[in-house]
Amino acid sequence: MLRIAIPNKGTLSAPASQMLRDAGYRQRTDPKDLICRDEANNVEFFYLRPKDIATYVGSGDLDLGITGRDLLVDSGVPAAELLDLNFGRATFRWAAPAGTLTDVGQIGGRRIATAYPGVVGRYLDEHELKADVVRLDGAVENAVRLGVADLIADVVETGATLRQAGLVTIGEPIMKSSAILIGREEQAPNGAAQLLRRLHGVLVARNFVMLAYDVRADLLDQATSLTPGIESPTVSPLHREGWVAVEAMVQRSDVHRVMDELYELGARAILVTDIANCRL
Ligand SMILES: Nc1ncnc2c1ncn2[C@@H]1O[C@H](COP(=O)(O)OP(=O)(O)OP(=O)(O)O)[C@@H](O)[C@H]1O
Ligand SMILES: O=P(O)(O)OC[C@H]1O[C@H](OP(=O)(O)OP(=O)(O)O)[C@H](O)[C@@H]1O
Ligand SMILES: [Mg+2]
Repeated sequence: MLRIAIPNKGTLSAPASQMLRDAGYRQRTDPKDLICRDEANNVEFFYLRPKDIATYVGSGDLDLGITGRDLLVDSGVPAAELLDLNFGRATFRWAAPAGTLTDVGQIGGRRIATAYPGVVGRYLDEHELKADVVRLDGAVENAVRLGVADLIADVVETGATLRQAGLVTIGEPIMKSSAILIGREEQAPNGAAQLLRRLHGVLVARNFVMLAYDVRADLLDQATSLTPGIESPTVSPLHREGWVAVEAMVQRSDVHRVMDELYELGARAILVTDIANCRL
């Protein structure tokens, strides 16, 4: 049975469970449950603290896990990133009170508060900087005001928490993070390929829509250059002489522009449908 670690709480927990549900897996119904067996798919889910997930996967006690890229790096565990799951996007950044530090070069010798000492330590080593890392569990933005640090390194999503604390970011993000599927570097466990295919199917279904339209046959080349699809668009004859029906997958973020351009070209009966799931 494939054994998979997923976040039991926090930002990544609900979207991770939703993604697995969308991929056809059984998930816990009670948020307090710590294990859920999906007999039909031969998978067992273990609900764990996202910070601990890389440890379980790296040691081989669990086969796969869903965690944040920043948490994987922080753990220092040499597990492999198998798939970017495209949720839980955030940056990990330096921040200090406005008007104090302005450049990353100034962090050497300062006190840095963070809940991610692994990420900070790695950055300092790589840049040959020495600083005093103050390890906190959360609410790190308060650390400067309370006098325990000169700057912080923390997760920034909207930036609202930083603004509220009177902090401004310094320099470029230390890293960009999102939820990822992790596994061991050496060998893929039995059943992992199927899970990856299913999750990939969910990602594609979320990112693409199916676009169908009718167009005059002499405009087909121009129309299909707007909708090339992933492999190739499907073109079918229409009862109406000189017209064809086209179907193609289109990036969800692009679909309104593409529909406008198709209409301008003369395409009609332009219909968009969601893709529930797919295997490409
Ligand atoms: N707004 C956000 N706040 C915190 N973490 C976020 C946010 N957006 C994405 N993430 C990602 O979620 C992961 C952190 O999740 P974790 O559960 O450890 O903290 P949390 O969501 O802040 O929960 P809590 O602090 O209540 O335990 C990291 O990978 C982080 O990059
Ligand atoms: O950029 P924003 O959209 O404001 O989000 C980022 C903030 O949210 C998280 O805090 P959380 O609420 O999880 O509290 P914590 O510090 O106790 O983890 C994170 O640690 C930042 O503080
Ligand atoms: Mg938090």
